[in-house]
Amino acid sequence: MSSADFTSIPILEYGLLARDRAAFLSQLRHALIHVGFLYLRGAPVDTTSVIAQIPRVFALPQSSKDALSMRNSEHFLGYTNLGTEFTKGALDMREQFDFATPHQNEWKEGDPEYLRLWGPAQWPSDEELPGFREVVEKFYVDTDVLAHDFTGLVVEALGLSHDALSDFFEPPGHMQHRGKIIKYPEVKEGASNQGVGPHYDSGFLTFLLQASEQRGLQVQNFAGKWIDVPPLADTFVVNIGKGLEALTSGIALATSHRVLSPPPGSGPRYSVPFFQMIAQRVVLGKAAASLTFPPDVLAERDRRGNPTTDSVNYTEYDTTPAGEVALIGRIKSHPDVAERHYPQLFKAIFPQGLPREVSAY
Ligand SMILES: O=C(O)CCC(=O)C(=O)O
Ligand SMILES: [Fe+2]
Repeated sequence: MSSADFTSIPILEYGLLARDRAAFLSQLRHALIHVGFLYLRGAPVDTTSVIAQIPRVFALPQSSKDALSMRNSEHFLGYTNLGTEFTKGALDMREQFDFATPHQNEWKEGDPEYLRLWGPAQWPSDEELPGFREVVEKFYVDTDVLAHDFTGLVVEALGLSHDALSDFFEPPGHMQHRGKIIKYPEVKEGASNQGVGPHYDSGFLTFLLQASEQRGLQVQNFAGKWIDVPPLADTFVVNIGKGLEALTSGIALATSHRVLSPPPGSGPRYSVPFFQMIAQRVVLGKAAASLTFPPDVLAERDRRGNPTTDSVNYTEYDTTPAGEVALIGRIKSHPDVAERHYPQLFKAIFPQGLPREVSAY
């Protein structure tokens, strides 16, 4: 199959790694360069417990969810109701909580403002939702370990040493990764079915748990065709963000994707993406120059070329620290939060005041 027309997403068996490391790395290399998405089946993370928690948090009374509003948080962590997020000018239909791995904010006067972005999440209380926080935080810790190990495999598959990227992460305990818990309600008769519009993920690697049986996730191939990524038992969907693409000089591909809302009568779709981040002060475009990839990997990238997609392009990583790219992205997605907590940046980005429409990505 040529790279220009993938019609399904490769499935990598985690167990193959122990049995035949070279075969696993070769499949991984293909997925990274030619698809930008893969299923990882059988990873050592308990997903059942977290999946059971998801409907509970959305079933909280609206007043309890509103009390956790993202507007309270300079870290852009918290609850966002339906109908407030747009991608490429069209309304997304999803209700979501942005949570994150545990982190104490380390920003102090005089530091770059983007260092304020990492900090504690807002959790429902244990009285209101017993066990929820413990289960979700445990899931994040386990997924962080998986993501960290997997990053080593990614660079190995691209011909670098296993720890080639370790300088681009903060020491343990000083990194923060983010996660969303999302509900896509079924579409109303005659309404738009945009759950979330076409976009790239901005970070490093995304590990997505599809937490219900509904389909809806699609990725765009080189020919511009949308390919279904149905839920498969015991898998994460792993995809590459623009940050990792920039750091690998475009070898690992960030692929455009979207979610269609479930059809009427089929019930809501739930998903749990985990977004792996990179150290905030790193300028990825510059850092890329310090990594020397083998000629055969570069040649494979060049033969592949670049797809044209429906997503917005990123070039900011060439010159801007990763944390600043992330902060600007958050400000554009949630200007009401930014107006409260980052008034100067808000004014610079939205000189006319709050826009009628904002972009989720
Ligand atoms: O809900 C999904 O399946 C994907 C969500 C997504 O692409 C995102 O939040 O970046
Ligand atoms: Fe995404």
